[in-house]
Amino acid sequence: MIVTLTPNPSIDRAVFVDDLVRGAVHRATGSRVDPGGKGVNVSRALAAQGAATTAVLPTGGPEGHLLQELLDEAGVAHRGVPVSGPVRMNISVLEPDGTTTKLNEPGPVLSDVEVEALVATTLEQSAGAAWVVGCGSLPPGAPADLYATLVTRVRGRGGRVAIDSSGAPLAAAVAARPHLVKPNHEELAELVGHSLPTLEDVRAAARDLVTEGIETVAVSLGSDGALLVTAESVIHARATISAPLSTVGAGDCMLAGLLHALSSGLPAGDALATGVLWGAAAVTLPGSRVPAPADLRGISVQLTHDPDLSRTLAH
Ligand SMILES: Nc1ncnc2c1ncn2[C@@H]1O[C@H](COP(=O)(O)OP(=O)(O)OP(=O)(O)O)[C@@H](O)[C@H]1O
Ligand SMILES: O=P(O)(O)OC[C@@]1(O)O[C@H](CO)[C@@H](O)[C@@H]1O
Repeated sequence: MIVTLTPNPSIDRAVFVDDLVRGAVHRATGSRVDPGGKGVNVSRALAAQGAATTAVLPTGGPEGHLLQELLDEAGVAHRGVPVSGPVRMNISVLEPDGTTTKLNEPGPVLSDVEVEALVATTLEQSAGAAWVVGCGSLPPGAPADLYATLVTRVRGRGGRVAIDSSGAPLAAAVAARPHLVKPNHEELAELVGHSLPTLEDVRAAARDLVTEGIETVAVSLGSDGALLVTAESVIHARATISAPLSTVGAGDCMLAGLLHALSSGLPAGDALATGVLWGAAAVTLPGSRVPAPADLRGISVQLTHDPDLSRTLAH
């Protein structure tokens, strides 16, 4: 069982246009709505592969009701925490070549009581869980140490905890020593305060975090795959996709695959390959749709325990 906490979930509306022009009126060629927010997506990806998961999230306003209905339809177990402000709606504008423009709302202001209810509900759900995962941005009003608090409290109960966030909440969480973090390239660069043009730069930054007490640092690198660093190993995996459709949620699917494989007892390399497979499959799907087992077929992953660290990264 993997329990996810998404303090700032969303309704994700994807709108398809032929060519996005700033300031112009566009006639969309289609649209879709998905339940969203990074932890929600991790739970959706797990549930789509038949893995046990519960998503904990605030459920304010009519949008909060819709989000719960969408999760019910997708067969994702969830525990909603009532809050006074409405869940946000995030828009993705998708062009035929896969270019994605994203507009994320800030989300509702949460009170201290609502924040505590979210963390307490996550801990209630996490008895016996293989992993507790805190994911995404924090809504206005939530303290920057929300994930750090989660890490400390899960660790205090002997549980395993992973964090996927950015900026100040990620920095605070890192200081509390989660078992695993999954920054993307930009988030890791922001965390360490300098750019990371090569795989060696990423390895060095990730190894510093391992030295600080984080067991596993998995850095997602978009079309360059992902690098997993522990005290013992540096492993790279990558999958080539011929027709990328939407990258929204790919990192969440990557994290879901990685944690699912680790909790199934697979070694780090196989777990990374599973994560990269789930992430790459997500990129072949519209909006933030998560891959079903059939979507994983036909994608091959190149895994190496001895990566070419001089390689310059695509972004
Ligand atoms: N163009 C691509 N081709 C192949 N695989 C990709 C591509 N883009 C992403 N992936 C896969 O998806 C994973 C996650 O991608 P990325 O690093 O963009 O995550 P992210 O920035 O955290 O995404 P998000 O925040 O939208 O969930 C990568 O590790 C890789 O496996
Ligand atoms: O604003 P945040 O919390 O950083 O990201 C939210 C979000 O962009 O992340 C998911 C994709 O990873 C989407 O479902 C959602 O809209």
